[in-house]
Formats: sequence, structure tokens, C-alpha cells
Amino acid sequence: MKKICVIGAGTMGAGIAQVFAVNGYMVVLRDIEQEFVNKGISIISKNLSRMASKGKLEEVMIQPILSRIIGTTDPADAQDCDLVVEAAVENMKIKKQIFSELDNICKPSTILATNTSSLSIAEVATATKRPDKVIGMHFFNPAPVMALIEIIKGVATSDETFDAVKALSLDLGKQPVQVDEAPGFVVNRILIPMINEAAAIYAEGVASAQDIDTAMKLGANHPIGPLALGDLVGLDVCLAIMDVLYEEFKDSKYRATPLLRKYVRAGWLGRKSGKGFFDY
Ligand SMILES: CC(=O)CC(=O)SCCNC(=O)CCNC(=O)[C@H](O)C(C)(C)COP(=O)(O)OP(=O)(O)OC[C@H]1O[C@@H](n2cnc3c(N)ncnc32)[C@H](O)[C@@H]1OP(=O)(O)O
Ligand SMILES: NC(=O)C1=CN([C@@H]2O[C@H](COP(=O)(O)OP(=O)(O)OC[C@H]3O[C@@H](n4cnc5c(N)ncnc54)[C@H](O)[C@@H]3O)[C@@H](O)[C@H]2O)C=CC1
Repeated sequence: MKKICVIGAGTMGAGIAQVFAVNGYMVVLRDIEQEFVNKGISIISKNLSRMASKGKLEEVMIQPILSRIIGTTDPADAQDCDLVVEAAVENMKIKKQIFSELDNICKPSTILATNTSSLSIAEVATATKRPDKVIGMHFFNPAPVMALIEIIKGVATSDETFDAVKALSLDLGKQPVQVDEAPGFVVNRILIPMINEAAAIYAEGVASAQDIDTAMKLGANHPIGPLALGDLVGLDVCLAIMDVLYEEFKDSKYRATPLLRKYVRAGWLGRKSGKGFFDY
């Protein structure tokens, strides 16, 4: 595989595009508005400069890496890509629309992957005529830093598709883990309910947001507190995951804390909106 299309230039799409470009792949980075594409590319540029300032990347490499990323709003630019990684919003209806469009645009051999946090790969695949080539390729935030990729097979995903995505993940320097489709896969089924619980503790006035995060950093050796992590992930994404877990398991332990929904309704999404549990 040489040419990758990343759909969505947001929190994850920009990071995923960076990972591929740094590893020598050509990347088409597509979003629905040019300003979102531009913002994604500027975040990548800033990250590369930060890496260079820390001696993690030769300054002279920045331009060649950026030149491998083509920003676009035109869906047709995915046409000659060997793999698509979709990182648009965590909404099944929108993902199915995207996959149906990609199925008509991309060459028959193209693998269509989704970076979904929790949604059914099998259901996304029903929007295409190539369910054997639809797979979950789940990067973690921030994608340039986190080593894990959960590779999630839908019921119809072929072994050939799985093997190709596993080999690609290793080529990116990542550590793939095989997951058979289940709500929330592995990490999110454990991690996001923890964030939700931290929000509940905060809502009940048990401790301040800062102290909840300090407690978990000092008491559980987490690198970042659960509320700051929720702000990093995006409270909209956290809420979407909790709603999927609750919908799929019908178990009240996955009920989203009302405060989380209130913040999302207020547009308090965390880092990406400038305010969540903390101000940015
Ligand atoms: C929701 C889903 O579907 C799945 C998910 O992603 S769940 C969330 C999973 N992610 C996590 O749990 C993140 C846990 N947090 C951490 O690991 C760390 O807090 C962190 C890596 C995010 C930041 O680390 P930190 O030590 O607090 O800050 P900092 O020193 O600035 O960053 C450490 C390194 O990461 C890099 N970095 C930090 N944030 C970055 C970003 N957004 N993009 C790129 N690089 C970043 C820094 O440049 C630095 O790199 P070097 O070590 O090469 O210098
Ligand atoms: N935020 C996180 O920590 C993680 C999120 N994910 C998953 O990755 C996906 C993206 O999440 P984020 O990057 O956080 O979201 P985000 O909200 O930061 O970015 C989503 C981007 O998709 C774009 N978009 C929406 N509809 C589109 C379409 N039809 N075509 C192209 N682009 C479109 C939006 O304009 C936006 O720029 C979601 O499925 C999420 O669950 C996976 C791992 C971690």
C-alpha cells in the first residue's frame, strides 16, 4: 500500500495523517470544509516543528513530510488510494453515508477502514458492496504518540484484509491488537466508563475537577487525569461511546452521567472547543 486517504481532519484524522506521512506514505486528507482541512494540516505542521525542536525529527524533513499530505474537500480524491481510514464523527448514519460514497469511488482492491471508537464494523460494512474489505483500524489519541492500534474484524472482514492492516500497522511502528467486534472493543469499554465515573464524582461534589485528576495521577499513576483525558478525547466522543455501550448492553453501569450530556449540549467539548471540565 502506498497511498492512503484519511477522512476527517479533526482531532484524530490530523494525527493519523501525520503518522502515515512521517512513515513515507502519500496521504489525501479530506474534510467537508477547506478551513477544517487547513486547520488539520496546520496542527500537523506544529507537531512536526515541536518534534524537530526536541531533536526527534530533522528540521529538513518537515517540508518533505508535509508535501506528502494533500488536503481536499473532494470525495473523488480518494479514487486511487489503497486504503481509506475514516475518522469522521462518531455517528453511524454519517459513517454509512461516507462508506457508501467511498465504495462507489474507490478501486475494488481498496480497503475501507474506520477509526470508530465503538460502533459496529459489520453495520458500517452493510453500506458497501465490499464487506470483506471493511475493517476497524482504531488509533489512540494522540495518534502520533500512542503505540496501540486495535484492529477490529467485522463478521465479514476477510483474513486477507486483517493481515494487510496488521502488516501496515507494524510498518507504522505501531503495536496492533486483534479485537473481534464488540461494543467499545477493548480499551474504550474499560477507559471511557472510568471517565464517565470521574464526571459523576465531580457532579456529586465529592471533589474538585483538579483534585479528582490529581488523585488518579498520584493514586493510580495515570499520566493524565480522567477529566483532562475526557477533554483531550472530546466530551462529545466520550458521550457517544457511553451511549453506544448503554444501547448495546442495556446495563445501567454504562449510563452516561447527566453532567456529561449537559456539557456536550452546551458545546463544552474539551480541548477542541476551548472548554470542557477545564479551560483551554
Ligand atoms: C476515544 C478513543 O476511541 C480511544 C482513545 O484514544 S482513549 C485515549 C487514549 N489516550 C490516552 O489515554 C492518553 C494518556 N495521556 C498520555 O499518554 C499523555 O498525557 C500525553 C502523551 C497525551 C501527553 O504526555 P505528557 O507527558 O503529559 O505531555 P508532553 O510531554 O507534552 O507529551 C509527551 C510527548 O507526547 C507528544 N505529544 C503530546 N501531545 C501530543 C499531540 N496532541 N500530538 C502529537 N504529539 C503529542 C509531545 O510532543 C511529547 O513528545 P516527546 O516525548 O517526543 O517529547
Ligand atoms: N477523539 C479521540 O480521542 C478518538 C476518537 N476516535 C474516533 O475517531 C473519529 C473522529 O473523532 P475525532 O477526531 O475526535 O472527531 P472530531 O470532531 O475532532 O473530527 C471529526 C472531523 O470529521 C469531519 N467530518 C464530519 N463529517 C464528515 C464527512 N462526511 N466527510 C469528511 N469529514 C467529515 C468533521 O468536519 C471533523 O473535522 C470518531 O469516530 C471517534 O469516535 C478514535 C480514537 C480516539
